[in-house]
Amino acid sequence: MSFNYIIVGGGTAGMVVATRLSKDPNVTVLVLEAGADKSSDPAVLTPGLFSTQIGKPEYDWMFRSTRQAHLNDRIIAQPRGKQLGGTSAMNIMVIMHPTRANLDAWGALGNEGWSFDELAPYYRKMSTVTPPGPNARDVVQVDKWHDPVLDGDSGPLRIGWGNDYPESLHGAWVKTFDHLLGRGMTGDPRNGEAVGGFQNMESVSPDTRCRSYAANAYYGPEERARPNLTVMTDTLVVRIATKQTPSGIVAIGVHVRMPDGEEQYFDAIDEVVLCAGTIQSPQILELSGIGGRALLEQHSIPVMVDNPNVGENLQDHPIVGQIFEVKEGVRSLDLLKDPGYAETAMEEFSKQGTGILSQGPVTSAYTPFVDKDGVMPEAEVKALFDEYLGSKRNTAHDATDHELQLLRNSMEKPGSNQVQYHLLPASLPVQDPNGISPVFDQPQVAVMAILSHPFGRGHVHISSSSITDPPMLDPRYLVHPLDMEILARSVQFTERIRYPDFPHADVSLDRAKEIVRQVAFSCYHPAGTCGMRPREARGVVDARLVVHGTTNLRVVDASVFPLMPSGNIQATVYAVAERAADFIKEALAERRRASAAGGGDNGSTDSAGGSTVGSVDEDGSGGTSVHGDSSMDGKGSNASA
Ligand SMILES: Cc1cc2nc3c(=O)[nH]c(=O)nc-3n(C[C@H](O)[C@H](O)[C@H](O)COP(=O)(O)OP(=O)(O)OC[C@H]3O[C@@H](n4cnc5c(N)ncnc54)[C@H](O)[C@@H]3O)c2cc1C
Repeated sequence: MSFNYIIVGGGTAGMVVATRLSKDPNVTVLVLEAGADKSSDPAVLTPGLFSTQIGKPEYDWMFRSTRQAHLNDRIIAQPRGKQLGGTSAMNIMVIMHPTRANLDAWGALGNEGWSFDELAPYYRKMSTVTPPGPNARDVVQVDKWHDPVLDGDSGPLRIGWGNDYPESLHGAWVKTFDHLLGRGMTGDPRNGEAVGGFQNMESVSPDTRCRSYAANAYYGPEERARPNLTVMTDTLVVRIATKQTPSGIVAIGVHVRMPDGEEQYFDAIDEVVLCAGTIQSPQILELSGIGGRALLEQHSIPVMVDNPNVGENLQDHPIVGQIFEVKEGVRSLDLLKDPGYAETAMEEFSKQGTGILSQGPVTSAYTPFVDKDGVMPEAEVKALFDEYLGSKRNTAHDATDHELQLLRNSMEKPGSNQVQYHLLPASLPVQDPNGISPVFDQPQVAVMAILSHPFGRGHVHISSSSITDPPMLDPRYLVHPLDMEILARSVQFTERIRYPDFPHADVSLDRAKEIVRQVAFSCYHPAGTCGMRPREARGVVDARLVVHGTTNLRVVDASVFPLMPSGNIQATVYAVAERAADFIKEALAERRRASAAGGGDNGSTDSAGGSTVGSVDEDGSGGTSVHGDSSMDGKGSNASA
């Protein structure tokens, strides 16, 4: 069987691309997803039950890191959604946007056409934002910063706020930051520059109060009925088939393992789009012969493209959660451990769509650099950079000098956020392979400090030639000493959040570092392993997301982020996937134009500068007109419908 487009991985990005491409009835799209479709499962749909999927193989790939030398040799869990919708089906639904300087640095790394302003239309395109209700207005005072101009109004993902924020937690959190920073939010955090405490938006449908995610927002009844879109679940992709041509390596199909264990093969007419996520996209590339020669030969895999950058440049947000018991009467998700409380909460949620289960749990803050005394003076921040990027420069971190300088420049831009905090009204629902999380009898909340802009880099590579062996995941958390310096100071500030008014005992920097080593884990935002950069600058894909050395194989997921965005990354995954769909449609339009002009050969050049095999017209399935919805110009500054 053959399809114009084969999408490997029906996760967050994969379903965006599938839906946008299959809007054109003249192309056929196949999605291959290893997990099941759980889009009517209450554990997925009920916002307050987000943590119940973690560590269960029917939802979660349950990856584990190697021992982390800078975290007391601990193994760090890395959950990933193994289901239609991928990790968007199991995340905590927080919607955050990165800084302007952050995305501008993507372009400065050699990616023409990428900047904050060029990606901005796609954050709107992916979403429909519902204005805040009375509770969000009164308790967390969203109107003080919410700028409706930035809201999407017709995209698939439903975004809004909850309707049940308690004053004792979410309200108090926002006021605490107003007090600690000496002012309220400096603007809408989606403008790329604002700092302060705020109630983040969430990917929850304001109508149903259920999770809105890639497998229901992008794959609803209309898309499910499309005859040209085939979605196969419980189907494991084993490798991508390629062949050598004079213009480069061409992806010609995909080998899969069907639910009954049988091996099958599907032909790709136009493109294969790899959307298997930061851990498995590089795994599938390597198993398909695209990776470092030495590694591939070690596993007896024929080398199609020798590129040792595949699987490198892994970045993640380390997070330090400190747990505090709450006073009686303060609401924590831990109360759900009581079966009677849980039953009442479930009844309230299903009958009225309100209560503790009806919304994403966390609230957030973006701050400048902070330490035990509050906001750090600029001179101290500069001294820290000078020391750790200068005299104490460490070369084990693996990032290039150019990249470190860009990162530093973007972090020194005045006004934008450098550290992120979350309040999670629960004990930490993480799979803790080390069993070190303290367990209290009383309900708890967690205050979490997140390192927004990591300097260290890790890697992920195959551990065998079999798709069923998990890859070796080594994020090398805090390998760069500057990461520890910044994160430990953020942990010192946690004590200020806890006691903004009372005299409090300062946590010494040494003690804060020990806390980091003992309890830091992953914020579950791995990115960067198929980085978008020029090949000579450690790239895997080009600025149109085509794999270097190939003509028609793209990667579209968090693995292409060249630099980690600040904040939770799902919004950026959706936005990048929306943009990628426009790239793909544009390449098709170009082939159709060439075909109409009489070119008609099997290797018309796409806008990425590569060439692709076949075309819709040659397949006999379509006319020669350009899609109605393909309106991107070469720079891609307008999102098409
Ligand atoms: C517990 C948790 C909480 C999080 N909370 C937030 C949050 O609140 N806000 C936020 O912004 N981000 C959050 N994130 C992160 C965010 O959800 C992810 O970064 C994002 O969804 C990743 O999208 P992706 O398209 O790159 O990969 P995925 O969505 O993971 O998609 C990859 C897909 O490929 C499939 N696949 C992999 N290998 C194969 C194969 N061989 N064959 C077939 N299919 C395959 C997978 O099953 C999966 O469906 C959280 C993550 C976790 C784990």
